[in-house]
Amino acid sequence: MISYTDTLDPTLKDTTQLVLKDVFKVFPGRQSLVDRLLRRTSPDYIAIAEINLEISANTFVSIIGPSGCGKSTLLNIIAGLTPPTSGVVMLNGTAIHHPGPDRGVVFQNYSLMPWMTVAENIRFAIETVYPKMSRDRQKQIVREYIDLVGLRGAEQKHPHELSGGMKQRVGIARALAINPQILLMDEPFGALDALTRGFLQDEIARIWEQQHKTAILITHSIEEALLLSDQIVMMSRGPAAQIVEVLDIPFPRPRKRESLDRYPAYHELKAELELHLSRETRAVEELRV
Ligand SMILES: Nc1ncnc2c1ncn2[C@@H]1O[C@H](COP(=O)(O)OP(=O)(O)OP(=O)(O)O)[C@@H](O)[C@H]1O
Repeated sequence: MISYTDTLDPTLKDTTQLVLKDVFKVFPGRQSLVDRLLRRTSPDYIAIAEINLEISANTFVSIIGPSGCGKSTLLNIIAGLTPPTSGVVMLNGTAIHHPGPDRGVVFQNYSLMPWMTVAENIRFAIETVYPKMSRDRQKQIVREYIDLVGLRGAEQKHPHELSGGMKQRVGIARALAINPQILLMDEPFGALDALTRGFLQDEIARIWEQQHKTAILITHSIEEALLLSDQIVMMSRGPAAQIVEVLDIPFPRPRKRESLDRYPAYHELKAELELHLSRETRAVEELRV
């Protein structure tokens, strides 16, 4: 285990909010009783290696990389859901060891409580984080975030009565309603059809314009990353996936998907990302055959 201190590097910029320093994640090989009895061993798997990244406050960062390279692993480490094997993640100078209300997470599979209504799902999150908050204030926040994500009228519906897009609106409202410093989104639109995905991308762009929270988005979509991000983190294939490059996305905001491709840089960045993804994915496929 690499040791680390719980103090920040003095060379960091004032605006740096999140720091990942020499982060590794190794998943241990199988160690079940049956495996041991049969003397079967499987080697440890180094998912991500030597990840170093600094994210400034109020920036929108997307992480892109070939399937299985370790994007979710990285996001789970930032969320505090998975511990790194070594290295450190620091938020505002404090090491992250557990999940916390300073990070709101949006999952691809929504993770809503099926027996609760839309309003109850959101209120439950607020109540958990702020147990001393008055009921009236909690209800007021629920209303605010239901309005923010365009779910007015659906407050009393249960998740099974909602479309995928509506469920993800609840997921976004729930993550934002606890007023986190960072919004973490793991392929939030991955399960949605193309049209709904486009609507929700526009919603995220609109909400981000209003709230300007630091956001980290995992996506397989180059267009989505270019539409939403200030920076795109490009990861290499695993095992031992690393950050290859961080691209700055210079387009002015607010952005409109219809007009982004009028910028010459859009095509250059898109081509660079496409080349990276196809090269890494081809290498993964070649290893499989
Ligand atoms: N709990 C675990 N135990 C063992 N291996 C794991 C575990 N979780 C993830 N892995 C492996 O670590 C690697 C990275 O997985 P991860 O889900 O982070 O990748 P990803 O880039 O998010 O994938 P995708 O793009 O397909 O969603 C994969 O090879 C995966 O099989």
